[in-house]
Amino acid sequence: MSSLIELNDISYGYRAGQNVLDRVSLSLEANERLFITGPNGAGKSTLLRILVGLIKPFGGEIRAFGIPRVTDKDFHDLRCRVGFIVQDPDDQLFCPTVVEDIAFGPLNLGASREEALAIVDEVLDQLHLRHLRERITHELSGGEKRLVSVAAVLAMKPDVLLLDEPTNALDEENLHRLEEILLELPQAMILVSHDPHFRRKLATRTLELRAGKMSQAKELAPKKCTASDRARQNAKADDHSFESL
Ligand SMILES: Nc1ncnc2c1ncn2[C@@H]1O[C@H](COP(=O)(O)OP(=O)(O)OP(=O)(O)O)[C@@H](O)[C@H]1O
Repeated sequence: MSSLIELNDISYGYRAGQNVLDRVSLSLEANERLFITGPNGAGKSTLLRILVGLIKPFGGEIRAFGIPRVTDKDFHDLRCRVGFIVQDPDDQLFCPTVVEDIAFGPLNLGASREEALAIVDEVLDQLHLRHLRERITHELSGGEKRLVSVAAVLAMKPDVLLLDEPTNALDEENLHRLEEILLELPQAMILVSHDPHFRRKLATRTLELRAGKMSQAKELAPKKCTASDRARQNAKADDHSFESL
């Protein structure tokens, strides 16, 4: 079976002659929580934005769920299955209230109003966030916005998650809650994080992006997948209908 996500020889730079990414490759398998680490400005967020089609690379190939992604439609389809939790929640939350923000994705994917509201309540319960349901989004604290942005992405029931610095602004209790939630989720995920404690707790594999090149990170031994991790992933994989696999 092919990888869920494959990036092959991706190159990109914002300024002529200065490539941030120089023929970077990676793959994400069905049972992985793959961490990408590396210094500030190394290009980690840029790589995630390229993966979902928000930036067009100079060269290289992107495949997702067995299909090469080239056209705008390819990336639109990809974004229906890959949930992207961006670094700044203010870039993700744009509705007046929390309930509207979380319902937006399911409604956009064709759910009825009743179905969307049922999904909202399901994810709010999953994240223990019911108390925020009717709050005005822009009045939330940074940590609350972060958790609501996670809820908004989970509401779209993605097959793969991308999380860019998801622990930013979280206090210890909410950090612990997020760790527990992510450990329970069946989805494969790519996480960008500078937090070594968070990485050690969740990572099944860690890559380092530095000076435009991707390599296996040395500082962490890969976390073994537990039997329950594998059982969840197998159950999830059975549910998928990867069109071309
Ligand atoms: N829109 C943009 N226009 C010009 N340069 C940009 C733009 N976005 C990012 N850059 C530059 O590209 C480089 C890579 O940025 P990126 O945000 O991908 O790095 P990062 O590894 O995610 O950093 P951090 O760990 O600080 O979040 C940086 O030097 C940044 O200044």
